Amino acid sequence: MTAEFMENTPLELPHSPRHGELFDLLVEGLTLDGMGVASVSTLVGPQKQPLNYKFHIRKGLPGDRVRVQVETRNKRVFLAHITEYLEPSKMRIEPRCRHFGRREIEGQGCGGCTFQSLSYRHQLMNKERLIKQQMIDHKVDPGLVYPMIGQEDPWYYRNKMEFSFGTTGEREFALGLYPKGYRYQVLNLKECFLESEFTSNFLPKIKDWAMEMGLKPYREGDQSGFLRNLSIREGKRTGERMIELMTTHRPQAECGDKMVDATEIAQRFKAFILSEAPDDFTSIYWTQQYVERGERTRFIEHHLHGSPVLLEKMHLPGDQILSFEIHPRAFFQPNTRQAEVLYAEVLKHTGLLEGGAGAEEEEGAEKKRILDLYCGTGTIGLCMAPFAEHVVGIELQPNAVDNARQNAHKNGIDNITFFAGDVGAVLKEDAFIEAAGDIDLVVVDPPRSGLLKEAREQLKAINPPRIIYVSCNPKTLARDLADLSASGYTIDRIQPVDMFPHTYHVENVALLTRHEQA
Ligand SMILES: C[S@@+](CC[C@H](N)C(=O)[O-])C[C@H]1O[C@@H](n2cnc3c(N)ncnc32)[C@H](O)[C@@H]1O
Repeated sequence: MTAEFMENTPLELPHSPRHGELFDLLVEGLTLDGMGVASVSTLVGPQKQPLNYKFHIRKGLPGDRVRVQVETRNKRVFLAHITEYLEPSKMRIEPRCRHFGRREIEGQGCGGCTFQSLSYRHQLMNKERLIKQQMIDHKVDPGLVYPMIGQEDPWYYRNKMEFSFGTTGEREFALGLYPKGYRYQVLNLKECFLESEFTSNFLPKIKDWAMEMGLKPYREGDQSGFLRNLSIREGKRTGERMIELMTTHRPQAECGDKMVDATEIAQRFKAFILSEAPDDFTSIYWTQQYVERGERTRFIEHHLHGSPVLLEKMHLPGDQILSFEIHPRAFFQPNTRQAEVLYAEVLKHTGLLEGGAGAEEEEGAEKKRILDLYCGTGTIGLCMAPFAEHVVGIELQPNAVDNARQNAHKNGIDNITFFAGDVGAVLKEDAFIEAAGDIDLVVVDPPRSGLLKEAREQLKAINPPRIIYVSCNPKTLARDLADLSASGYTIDRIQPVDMFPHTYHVENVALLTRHEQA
């Protein structure tokens, strides 16, 4: 039996585990947010009271035998970190990036990719296990979970990265990412394998420019400093690139020993980008952030150079190539190549394309009327519209809806209508009911919280023959699938797609069909 399938041996303890105490444990699995888990049955105190404890172990991988130190306790769950590897897991590999590792070591502990020490094959295997466990916990058959579709080349996959200006633990100027769980220190990135070699090499140049200018990172504590974030977006299918410098809203900022107008600093930023990388950016922005306690953050964008939007394309089944104009604030799936795979999976299950699941039994069927709920900038609905009679999208963010309408126009798609508002509320509106007509298929892609009660009830009232549920959270997916299967739906399959290699995040596409009524 391999170590990862063995269990911890029961322990006799004089008292329940306390802060700072050391334990030798076997990591048996992972939590949904990527921490190692060890479950231990214990006999505690002179009465030998039987108690089961769980340890959540930072950076622990299934199969690791480790010495851990307890940090904190929440009921019977203890958070602990590894002090010694007694026998590392067979799944462990050397991480590619120098910033992986323990945050106590300078230059390590990046919160970007927590699974880099797991081989990619084992990442997929463990994510699949996590999904199956959620299904078991919610009494959904885990046999419905198909093998995860991994990414062909799981490096340099992101089309957007947002970096923070700040200071390191040694109070040095830094531009990079926060270590996991930290908001007040920034890890200075010298390399990053998530977006591109270009971004990885360009980031230190921006940091040097800011330091030479004598600019200061914004500090939450005394609200001093000017620089907040730097975002770089790349069109993976178009080669376009957008850079956005985000600062406070102050009209002037400290530049060394002088105060300089913010607009002047923005012009110098543009001049620097154009001299350092004259052909690499198709769009340059400076954005001021207004952050007030208790209020939604406001962004004032100043377009400095090139195109006001980033153009990205998606290659989809049915020989479709769709174009998307992405404004700095617009949401777009962060992994273009895997989003194509995810959307192809959705399309396959719609039965709209020849050879898709359900296509055979519906040969010669009328074109379908479809709902795209939580539609964001309309990408899923736009992929389906060319094969459907009509699509209606609903999305909470009015900006995203504006973008969705522009995207429809840009792609010459006129059989799609978008409504701005809360899904639960819009589904009851007369204007929506009239536009939607009889619905054949509903696609939902909610945020991590899943379908809220009202949306679930409205969905059941519509009672569509088929539902496709796209989810970024297996826990709420399992909850909602259990609820829908108790309300007349059969779960046909759950297809995991790895959208975020080297992180614990997982995406699933579930297909549900309404039972035939007797
Ligand atoms: C996971 S994203 C899906 C985006 C889109 N389907 C895509 O693939 O690009 C979830 C979307 O739901 C929207 N949203 C969140 N709560 C909502 C609600 N109550 N009603 C409507 N939309 C909501 C968010 O603004 C976000 O755009």
